[in-house]
Amino acid sequence: MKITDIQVFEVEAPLITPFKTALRTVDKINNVGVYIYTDNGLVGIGEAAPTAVITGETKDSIIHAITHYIKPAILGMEIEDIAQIMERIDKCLYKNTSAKAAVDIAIYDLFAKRYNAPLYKILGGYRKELITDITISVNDTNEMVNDSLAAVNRGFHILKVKVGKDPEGDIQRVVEIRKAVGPNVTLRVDANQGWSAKQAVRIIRALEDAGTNIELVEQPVYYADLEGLQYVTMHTQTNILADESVFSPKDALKLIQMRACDLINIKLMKTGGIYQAQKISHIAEANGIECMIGCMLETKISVSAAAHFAASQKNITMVDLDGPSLCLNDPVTGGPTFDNQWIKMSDEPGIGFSI
Ligand SMILES: C[C@H](N)C(=O)N[C@@H](CCC(=O)O)C(=O)O
Ligand SMILES: [Mg+2]
Repeated sequence: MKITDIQVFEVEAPLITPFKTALRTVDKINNVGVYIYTDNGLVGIGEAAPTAVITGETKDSIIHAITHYIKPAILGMEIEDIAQIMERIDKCLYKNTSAKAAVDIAIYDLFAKRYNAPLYKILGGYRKELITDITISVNDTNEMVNDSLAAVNRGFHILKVKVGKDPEGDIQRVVEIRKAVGPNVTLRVDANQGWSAKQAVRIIRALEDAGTNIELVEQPVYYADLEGLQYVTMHTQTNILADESVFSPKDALKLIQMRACDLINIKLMKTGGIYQAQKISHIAEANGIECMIGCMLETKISVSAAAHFAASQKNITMVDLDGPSLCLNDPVTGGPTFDNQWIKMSDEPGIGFSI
């Protein structure tokens, strides 16, 4: 089954409320979709999210990378030769991981369709259901408490609380959220690089002393400050999850060897897709490090691919695939169902969309 054409298209989805982290504020998803066409009529679909502050990519850079580098590198190749396709995608240009992810996802969609099986089964088929958290954007304490209560009322039992924009107020934010939601809601805290290593240790210890029972703290320090991340991991009891510090399998191996984190967040937009994501999951599993599957501001298209990947991996024990729950509507129909915290895999071939 040969690749005959690759086309990009615009993916737009309004958000229910603005998404705010220590790194950025976004009102609307404006992503790049990819269709890959084949000589037997099957079409694969993928999506890239331009997250300039994390991957360095913009919408224009993604379109350029796909059209002028990735497409010429793989046009005419056989979908069955997936490892060779992935090698060409990896080598045709440096970084540009979201552009690569969009194409990788569409290739995997086709690969699973070629064998008439749902993608998660082709990848390993470990489970059929996932439970995702939902993000609470960073705002003033009252607004975050109200948003947390609203999320719990919507049916979410795991909240990912964004902090790191105003370190001095972050202890109060988390303490008040814990008081409001009670002890049975799981709280994850994501600083998106907003603290220094010493600030992080002080804040996390204060949260421990206040009995907030935080499941994990995600990316407390600047992505390149690996020694800082190691310092925080060694000087706190709470599990530290590396996010922006880990893009590649090599990054994961380095942090594991340094003992700089307890957990790793895998996102297809950072790894360049499922092929490299599998390697990180396996390296981490072999070293006793559990992984989260995460997403950027992505719609149901690429988040569904991430769900298939997560469902296939025993070592993915935490799920942050709330993209579709943050959107007012989905750009595609079919595929896994996203019903508040529940993500349920469908048994349609590939990712499962009606294209
Ligand atoms: C959307 C998801 N819950 C999330 O928080 N992802 C990122 C930030 C993504 C972005 O800025 O688009 C994270 O830091 O985990
Ligand atoms: Mg994060």
